[in-house]
Amino acid sequence: MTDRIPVTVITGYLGAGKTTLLNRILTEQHGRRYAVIVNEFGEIGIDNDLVVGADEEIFEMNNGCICCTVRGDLIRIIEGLMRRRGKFDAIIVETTGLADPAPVAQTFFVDADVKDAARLDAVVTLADAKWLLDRLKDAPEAKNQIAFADVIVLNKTDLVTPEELEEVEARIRGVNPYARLLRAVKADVPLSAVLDQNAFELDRILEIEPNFLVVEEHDHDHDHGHRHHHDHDHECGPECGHDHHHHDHEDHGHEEHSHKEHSHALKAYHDEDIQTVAIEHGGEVDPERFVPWLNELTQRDGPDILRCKGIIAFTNEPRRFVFQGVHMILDGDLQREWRADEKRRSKLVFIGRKLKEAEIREGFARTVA
Ligand SMILES: Nc1nc2c(ncn2[C@@H]2O[C@H](COP(=O)(O)OP(=O)(O)OP(=O)(O)O)[C@@H](O)[C@H]2O)c(=O)[nH]1
Repeated sequence: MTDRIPVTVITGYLGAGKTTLLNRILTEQHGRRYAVIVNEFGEIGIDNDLVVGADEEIFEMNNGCICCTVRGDLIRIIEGLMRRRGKFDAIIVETTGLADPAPVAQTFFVDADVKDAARLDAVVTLADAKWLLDRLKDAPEAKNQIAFADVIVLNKTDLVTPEELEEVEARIRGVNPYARLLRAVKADVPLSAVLDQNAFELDRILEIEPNFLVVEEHDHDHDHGHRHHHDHDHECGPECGHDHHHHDHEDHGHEEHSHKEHSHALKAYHDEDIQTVAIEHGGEVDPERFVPWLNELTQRDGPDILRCKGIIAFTNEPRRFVFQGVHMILDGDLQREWRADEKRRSKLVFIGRKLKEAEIREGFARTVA
């Protein structure tokens, strides 16, 4: 399974910086060969000078990237790419700014041949620091794009004040507490923080403390933003099981810094339309019950489940079961073994609209071994 080609879906509202990011990927010397699929809507900013044989549907960039424009059917394009397997290591798809990214992401799992060959690596959402707050109010697509994301690039931070930046980050967290959040100017994120995310982002599930959304004090603004002044450590005693050191500084220059570091008075919001259900369980899970439950849940409530993902500890299984889904399309497999220094804990996250939280929790509880 691991040799399936990773697919990165780049999404984001009109003008957020998708093409800017794509241009960086296409021009940077990164030693990887990407097949890039862009749709022809809106302004495609790929500089024609960079393109060899630009009138072809599939063309090659000077850093080895293969580029195609979706003029026809996405499946047909992907099938064309699959015939060129071996010529590239990964696929990047840029979606149009107005589109719901789900159908694009799903395309990679519905067609049997494509599914065998490709896996969704991450949904990367570009967000415009200046305009996102407005779009969250008036554009459901913009909110969906945030909710879907595994990685959010908060771009155009040069156009806002530090206070505005904190506000927009808090709003993003209200919609999607689990995505990796990177600040950027002209999409200047390290590509390693955006591409080839699979293992990394899944390992990171639940690492961001959902507790920072705990509501302490209401202010009654029109969209019920809840804000509070939060000292990140004050709720937890010495018995606390939380890991307070999630800062992942590794190689990520623009990594979102800890709440402590860049904010002493962190605002927290619960978004009204989008909910997150996060479940963590310390014991074993019975695969015979878990897999059918997850399938049924996503088949039935798929339209409302924008995104789900999880790492599961199955009984008598040394490997971690890792799954993710977009609406009713699910993808899961047994991956690496649990390490000796690692607790066998199952973690699941569902992000969506009108989620039936109690039912999801009860359903999961019945799969516990
Ligand atoms: N000030 C500022 N401008 C930026 C930044 N990033 C991109 N831009 C500009 O914003 C405009 C839109 O950027 P694009 O990359 O084309 O955005 P897009 O998401 O591809 O836009 P659509 O294709 O219309 O959906 C361009 O003029 C960019 O040069 C940034 O960080 N700061």
